[in-house]
Amino acid sequence: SAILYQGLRSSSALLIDSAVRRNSISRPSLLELTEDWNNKEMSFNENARPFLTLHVGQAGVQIGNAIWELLCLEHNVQKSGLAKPDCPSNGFYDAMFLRNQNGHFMPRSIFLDTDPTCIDEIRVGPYRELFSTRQLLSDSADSGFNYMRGRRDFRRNLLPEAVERFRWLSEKSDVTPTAFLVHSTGGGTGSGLSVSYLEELRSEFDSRLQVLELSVSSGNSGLQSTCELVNSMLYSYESKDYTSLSFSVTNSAMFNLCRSGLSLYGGATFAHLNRMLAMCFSNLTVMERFPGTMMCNIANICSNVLPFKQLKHPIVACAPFTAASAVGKERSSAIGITSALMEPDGQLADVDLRQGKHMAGALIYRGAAKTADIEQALLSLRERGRVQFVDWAPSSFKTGLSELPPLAVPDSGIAGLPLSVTLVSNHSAVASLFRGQSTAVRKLVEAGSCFLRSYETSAANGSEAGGGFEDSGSSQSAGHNVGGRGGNIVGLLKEASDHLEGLAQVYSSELPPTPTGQQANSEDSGGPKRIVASPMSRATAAKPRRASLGREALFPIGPSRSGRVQADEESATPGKVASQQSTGSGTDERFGPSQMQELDSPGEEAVGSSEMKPESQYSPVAMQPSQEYGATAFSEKETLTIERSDVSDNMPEGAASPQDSAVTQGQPNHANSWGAKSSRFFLYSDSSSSQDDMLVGTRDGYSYLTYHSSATHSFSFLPANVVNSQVESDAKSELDEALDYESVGSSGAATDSATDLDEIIRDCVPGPMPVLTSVKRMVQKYNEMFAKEG
Ligand SMILES: Nc1nc2c(ncn2[C@@H]2O[C@H](COP(=O)(O)OP(=O)(O)OP(=O)(O)O)[C@@H](O)[C@H]2O)c(=O)[nH]1
Repeated sequence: SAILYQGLRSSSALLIDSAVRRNSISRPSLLELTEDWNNKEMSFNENARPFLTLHVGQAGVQIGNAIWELLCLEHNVQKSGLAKPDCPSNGFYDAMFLRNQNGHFMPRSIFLDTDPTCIDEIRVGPYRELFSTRQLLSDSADSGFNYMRGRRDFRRNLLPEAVERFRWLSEKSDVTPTAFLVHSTGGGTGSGLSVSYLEELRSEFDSRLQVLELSVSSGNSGLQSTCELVNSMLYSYESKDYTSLSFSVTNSAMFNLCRSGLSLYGGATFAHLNRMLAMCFSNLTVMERFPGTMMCNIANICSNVLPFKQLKHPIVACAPFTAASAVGKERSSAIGITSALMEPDGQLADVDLRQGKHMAGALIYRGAAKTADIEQALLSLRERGRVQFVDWAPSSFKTGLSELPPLAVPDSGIAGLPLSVTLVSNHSAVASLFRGQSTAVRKLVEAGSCFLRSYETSAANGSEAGGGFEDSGSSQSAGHNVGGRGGNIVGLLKEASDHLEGLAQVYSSELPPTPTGQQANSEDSGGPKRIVASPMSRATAAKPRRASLGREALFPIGPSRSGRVQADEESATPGKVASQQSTGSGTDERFGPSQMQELDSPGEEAVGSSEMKPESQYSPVAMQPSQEYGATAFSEKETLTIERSDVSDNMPEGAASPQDSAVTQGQPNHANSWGAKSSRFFLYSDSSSSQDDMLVGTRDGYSYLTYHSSATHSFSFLPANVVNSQVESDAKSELDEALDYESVGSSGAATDSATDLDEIIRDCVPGPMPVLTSVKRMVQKYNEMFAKEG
């Protein structure tokens, strides 16, 4: 049958080809036909959002050149922008290219630099016809390696034009594209101008714009100049609210890789590094552009690799990199290349994957691998103890497979191979990167270094030359008031250092994080639209319950579903709770109480704030995240006093008071709860809401997603680590209420639950939403159980 298949395949290709020669069918239909034929069993997400790459600063522009050189090769686009003759443009080019009526392909990208040199090279270089001049923007002088200058000096001239170009390009597609920023954080332009650009784009497009980034820095072990260190720190701090996924790589690690993989001892240049980065970029986006037998596109990466929103710094690694001269000697099996990924000298950043654990990860294979080979490779990794996952995450990688093998630019010195793999992993070892930077800057600040004074002076001089210190007025976060704090680099650096130290602690603790300033303040910066109020706070007008679908027949009602949980008074006191949390978790203060107080301040415009109960009454705030699932995760002190009076009307008949049941200790404040432990989230419902909406946010250390529908019940999702075994059994006992979810379709409030969820999430969530997958999985699961139970 294999021979028959191949025979049919090639004869159909011949037939199509001769039809094209006779002009009886056009090229596009040829494409459709061959793709249809070739991709019979492949999935392909044509509805994916297109990308718009932003190449900022010298490194960004040079890496951009390498990226577009490779993408053109993969899509059969010539330097002139036309498809290669007799070789139609390949794959789903829409994700990356625009095409006009004459068949000219134009990259969806913007090149932006303060210094004109690198952009001039494109203007006169071999790819000059590929780009429109409107995509290439430069000024007359660089930022002098000074973040402040990049941040402020080009606001008047360069920035408005860059925003206008972004609008121009984004209007060419139906949906706002996903921005993919490529830059180095060490230079003044790559760091400062990038933040200003993102800030302007955010105010222009607000939360519709999702930003991913590929950031290059020198690396902790590399020769990082003091300026670069300071620029990187300031960039990390000030950009934290604007990006939703950040791939960080370091030049020092890539130079190592050149030595070990490409055997370039001393001969490696930025050109090699940029080509490696281009291959990495291509691998990350391959699923957006080519069909695959197993899908793992950027959206999948976001939902599988980012268990929590602030853990958005996955490491990325690709294997193998082989010198063109050494082809044939490389590791070519799926097992070989997968284990090469985990080796210390196989990384694109200075991290050692042996020091720490994976929290979540994805592997994207390209080329001639079979699903069984991949399974075998993963099994072998596990058996040999090469990968370790944290206890609270599922211990496996999301995998993707695209049949397009990795290509390499001819004469680049790097070989195109039949098979490659790319790892994207949220790994605790990334803490070392943040900690290294934070410690170095803290030392610098503590030493009262005169370097910082000269840095300030340089910033001031630059801004005089470039039009004076001006506060754009659009800056939002504390550190962004650059005009007002023009000279106060030290203050900003302290904040930045605290921020990175906090992030390092969250990563190195290998625990689910407590909330960060990022998330709590995200409303200001166009993040999630609203900070979620606990569903219990919204409990006012009781709605009629939906008719039971036979719960009693299916599951007995659990005793702990209603009533009052007796609690330890200490932990019920917000102040004490907060202090417990800050000391207990050992995280930065910004992740702790102050943040909560901010949320709870009277003027806070949280949704449903007028109805909100005091924190201690409903929130799982006192429950420490633990590496353990289940009831053991909570000590007595960590239980809560939960006033249930507000929802007592909704108590189902026969529900026992929780005093009767010791097991309710540790149960979150669910008056009316049902739920199930999925990989990461607990789902419970609240039938008392009176509004239609969905809220996403973080509060008290837990990510929430609540969906309220006036016509049906409401749903909330909590991380599984606040779920104990009793709650889980309640979940079963309340399963039929979950089935109400399925009935949303017939309620008139929403026509189709899945579509509705999708839509609402898309509207509410600016960035990738890890919860989304959990939501979908859970809905799917309930639907399946519903079908099974009849
Ligand atoms: N991987 C890679 N790194 C580069 C490249 N060019 C510069 N770098 C690194 O980027 C950092 C300097 O950033 P640049 O991009 O040169 O500077 P810039 O952003 O243009 O900022 P200004 O020069 O201050 O205007 C240093 O760490 C360099 O090692 C490149 O082509 N590839």
